[in-house]
Amino acid sequence: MNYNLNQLNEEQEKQSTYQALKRLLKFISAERKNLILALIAILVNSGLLLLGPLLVGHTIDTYIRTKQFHGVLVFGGILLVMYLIAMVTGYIQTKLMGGVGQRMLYTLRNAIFNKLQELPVSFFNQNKAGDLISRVNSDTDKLNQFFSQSLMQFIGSIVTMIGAGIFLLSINIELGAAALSPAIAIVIFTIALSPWIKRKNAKNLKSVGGLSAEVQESLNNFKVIIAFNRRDYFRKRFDEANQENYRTAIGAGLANNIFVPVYGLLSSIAQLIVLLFGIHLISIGQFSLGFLVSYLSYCTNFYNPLRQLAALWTSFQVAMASWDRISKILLLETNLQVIKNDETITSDALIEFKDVHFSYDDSKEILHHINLKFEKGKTYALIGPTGGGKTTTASLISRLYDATKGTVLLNGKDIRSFSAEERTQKIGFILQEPFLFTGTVKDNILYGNSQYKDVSDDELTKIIEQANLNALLAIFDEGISTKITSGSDSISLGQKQLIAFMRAVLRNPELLILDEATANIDTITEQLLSSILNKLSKETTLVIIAHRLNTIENADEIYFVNEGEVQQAGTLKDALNMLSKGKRVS
Ligand SMILES: Nc1ncnc2c1ncn2[C@@H]1O[C@H](COP(=O)(O)OP(=O)(O)OP(=O)(O)O)[C@@H](O)[C@H]1O
Repeated sequence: MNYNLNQLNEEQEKQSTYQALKRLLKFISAERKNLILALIAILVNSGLLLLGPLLVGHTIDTYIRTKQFHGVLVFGGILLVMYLIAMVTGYIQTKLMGGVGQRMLYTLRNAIFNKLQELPVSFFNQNKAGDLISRVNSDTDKLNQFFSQSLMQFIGSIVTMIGAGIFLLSINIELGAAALSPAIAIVIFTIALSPWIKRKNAKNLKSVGGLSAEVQESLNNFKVIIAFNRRDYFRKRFDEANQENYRTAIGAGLANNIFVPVYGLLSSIAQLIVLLFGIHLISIGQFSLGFLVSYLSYCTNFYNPLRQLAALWTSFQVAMASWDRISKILLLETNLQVIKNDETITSDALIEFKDVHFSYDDSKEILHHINLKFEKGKTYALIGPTGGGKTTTASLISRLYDATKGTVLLNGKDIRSFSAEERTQKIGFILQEPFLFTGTVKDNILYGNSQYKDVSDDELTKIIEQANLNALLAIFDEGISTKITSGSDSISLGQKQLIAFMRAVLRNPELLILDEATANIDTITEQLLSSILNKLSKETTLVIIAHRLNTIENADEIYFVNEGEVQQAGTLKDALNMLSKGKRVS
């Protein structure tokens, strides 16, 4: 399945837009109360600000021209109260919408993170971590900014504009029409340019993701960079990504700001039209000075929000581009669904492959026609040349991927019919590169272990003793309290493998897969591990992937995995023979 977020197919793109809209509506409906209150506040605010110019015009014509200063004071007082109320309503809407924006940020980040937890390994193979981080952190914040700062300004500007437009047309329709005529040009200009602006912003956000991916990759590989003195290589790659970001940011900035001067110019033209046409109307006795002052104010009230709208429209376009990137993650579904299957195929094996084929992508089949059986309580070894398909076979056993064709059975049932909890309880997998979390050895040993989730340090020490793991724990200076720092560089690779080993053994799985799990461990400790494995329950099935053949001496059966085919190798001597030839014997 295609999980590449930057190259979704047409159907996925269409679905993403639809899902995005649905999700946005769901979110908006959850915030209905706050949005309505904020809307009332903004309506009151805009209404009061719109009434101002009319009162000023009235005061000029009625009181100033007739020199009734008492009336001027009264109307001055009324205007002051109106502006104070407008300030309070402005504050209320800012506060309410700030909350809405933050809740949106919180909800979306959780939703994306939860989705990332659900998605299969293929998704992470096809996307760069840096780009995903940028979607979780930066794109969600762009939406927060839009909701907390821009949305109500957006609505407020529209209300003020419409109100000012109505006042302009109702006082004098000819003058009103003349004042509003430049706005038509603005509307056409905005509609024509919007798709281009959205594209420019989407490009810019993509390049931010690319930049973040570069940083992440070079930080992850900093040791290799220093060891090979390849700083120039990463510097060049970063510089290219940075340049791309710079270019797209300039492009987006230009697109985002193109409205401001055009709107400014048209607003000035409108003022000029009103002034000239208004003076003409006054000179022929069809208009009053007070109304001309009101008109100039309404012109400002109409064109200023319009200019603001230009900036807000940009913020809207950025938010939409961000929303698009976020919803592309949210729409994805794992292809590793649990299927309903009560049918038990008679199989005495714990794991059985029935004519299994597998490919990571459509381009190349990695495993072909695999038939094998792993029985309860036996030890199996998978050997073979590098890239032969051992890890891939093990990944199918633990359902990191599904077979492209054929079936993998666990306890005689399709492995796809087991829930993730059931499956991980039954199957333990010690990966080639164990991953540890920041915390203590205890945190890492108990990771994902529901049985011993809340045990105390003393209890855990006893459990470790009972599982014969105490000799391994002794390798760590402070036992289970030894600290593991971020990136787990504070301990050696062999020590990491020991922790992964203890983690897997304590889960007491029915099947334990060790993928090169002792490759970095000294011979004495390796013998210790081997004796621990021997003491595991007689029911436990072991699958050992190893390049060092001494680690598989005690295997009941050896399989030779090469060029995507799995063959029984017979004795250790036969296996050695096959390995030295590097291909299958037929
Ligand atoms: N995530 C992946 N995406 C695409 N191809 C992959 C992926 N992982 C492995 N492959 C390919 O699948 C083939 C088998 O790889 P696999 O890791 O199973 O081999 P292996 O026998 O375990 O090798 P090694 O002994 O080096 O661990 C290789 O050709 C490899 O390039």
